[in-house]
Amino acid sequence: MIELINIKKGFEDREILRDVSATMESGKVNLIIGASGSGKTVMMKCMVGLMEVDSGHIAYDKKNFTEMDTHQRKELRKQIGMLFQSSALFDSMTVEQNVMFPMDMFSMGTLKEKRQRVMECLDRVNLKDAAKKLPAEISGGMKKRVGIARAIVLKPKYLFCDEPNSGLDPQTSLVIDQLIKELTHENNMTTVINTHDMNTVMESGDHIVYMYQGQKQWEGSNKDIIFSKDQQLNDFIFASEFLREAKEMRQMEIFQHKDWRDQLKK
Ligand SMILES: Nc1ncnc2c1ncn2[C@@H]1O[C@H](COP(=O)(O)OP(=O)(O)OP(=O)(O)O)[C@@H](O)[C@H]1O
Repeated sequence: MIELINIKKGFEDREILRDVSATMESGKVNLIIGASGSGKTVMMKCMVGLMEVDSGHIAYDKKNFTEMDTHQRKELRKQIGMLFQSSALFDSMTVEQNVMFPMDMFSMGTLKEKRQRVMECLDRVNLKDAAKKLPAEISGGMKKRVGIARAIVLKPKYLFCDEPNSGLDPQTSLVIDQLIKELTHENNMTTVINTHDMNTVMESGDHIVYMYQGQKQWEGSNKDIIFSKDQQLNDFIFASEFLREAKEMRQMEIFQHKDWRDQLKK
């Protein structure tokens, strides 16, 4: 679990994050959503320590990250996996070498042990056959899967993903979403995703934080979104006539199914 407690962050005289408190729950896919410029990336950078908060604090499983010294932060970072928007693979390294990189950096185990773990991860993302290929020889979706394998190779407790679906077609996006969701649940990770993808919101949003002009406007699950009366959230999520109709149909479906109604009460 990652908690943000009364976070404030600004640049010069501009306030970007305005007293944000939110919880990223463990074993869940936590999404940060909101319009461009609402402060999602700044919030994520504060969470991983790429930016310092002006006030408030961030806690990882009740440990105050904001007050940790460099050594403590370095130790915590070993438990953090990151998937970058561009996949950020090293062009001159093979798929296998890219995935091994974090293990080499933290010099974990013998070469044989490292290779075994890398192959386990490549197998998990269905890329064992591509181990010897270079990034230039594989598709964008495959690169994302290499990025996921690299992000999980050290068995992180926390996984951060910045726009994991950017540049991918809808079907490949679904595969990536499903993979991240499965890995999160299998390994009980606290996964935090910054996304604009409404499909991800509806399919993977175990827990969603909606940012509006630097403030947390709403927090809940993808099921709660269907019944939310928050005007700003509704305008953002169900922006088109098509999506508004889809929402009404889903609401009717839920009302008609006892199982769904019961789930909603949980
Ligand atoms: N290093 C910085 N210095 C000054 N201003 C910054 C800096 N980083 C971000 N900002 C400003 O903070 C605001 C929020 O930016 P942020 O990148 O968090 O938005 P976002 O919600 O992630 O947007 P998008 O969805 O477009 O990525 C923007 O107005 C941006 O210009």
